[in-house]
Amino acid sequence: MAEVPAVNDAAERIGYLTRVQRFSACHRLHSTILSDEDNKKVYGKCNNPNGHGHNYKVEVTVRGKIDPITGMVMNMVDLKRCIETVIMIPLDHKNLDKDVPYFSSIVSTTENVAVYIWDNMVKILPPNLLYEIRIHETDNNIVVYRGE
Ligand SMILES: Nc1nc2c(c(=O)[nH]1)N=C([C@H](O)[C@H](O)COP(=O)(O)OP(=O)(O)OP(=O)(O)O)CN2
Ligand SMILES: [Zn+2]
Repeated sequence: MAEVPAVNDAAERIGYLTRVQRFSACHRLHSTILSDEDNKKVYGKCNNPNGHGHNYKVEVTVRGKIDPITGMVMNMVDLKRCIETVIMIPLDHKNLDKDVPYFSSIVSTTENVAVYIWDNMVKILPPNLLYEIRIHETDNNIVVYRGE
């Protein structure tokens, strides 16, 4: 009878691991560099002074070697903890522009929210693991950022 291997074969296998996280926040698209008139022109209804809200869905993907012993790229439990730190604590149920210091001078477009999440996630994940931040701002508006 053939022997059952204790680990996966020796070849390096690369896996992509994604965890989905939802959060709710409000914001206003408004650039401190533009005049009020230009802000209105550029951002339209999204420049409404009292803001508007979104139920964001974020997909955080890591890419790496599937460890032949653990069978994991990284432990989902650890990824979940990083997401709690970087997304849920600072952003959930917040006014992005007023509650998150980063967005006091940087306009809170979904592109910039993705950059914010990327920059903070790379600080706490193991090196070279983060692959992609994908944010669904609405069902129809999706932004992808890969750290470029
Ligand atoms: N490049 C970007 N453009 C816009 C962003 C953004 O983050 N990056 N954001 C907005 C607004 O935040 C706005 O809330 C989105 O509005 P809208 O497209 O109207 O949203 P819906 O998907 O709900 O609208 P539908 O008309 O139902 O598709 C605007 N632009
Ligand atoms: Zn919006």
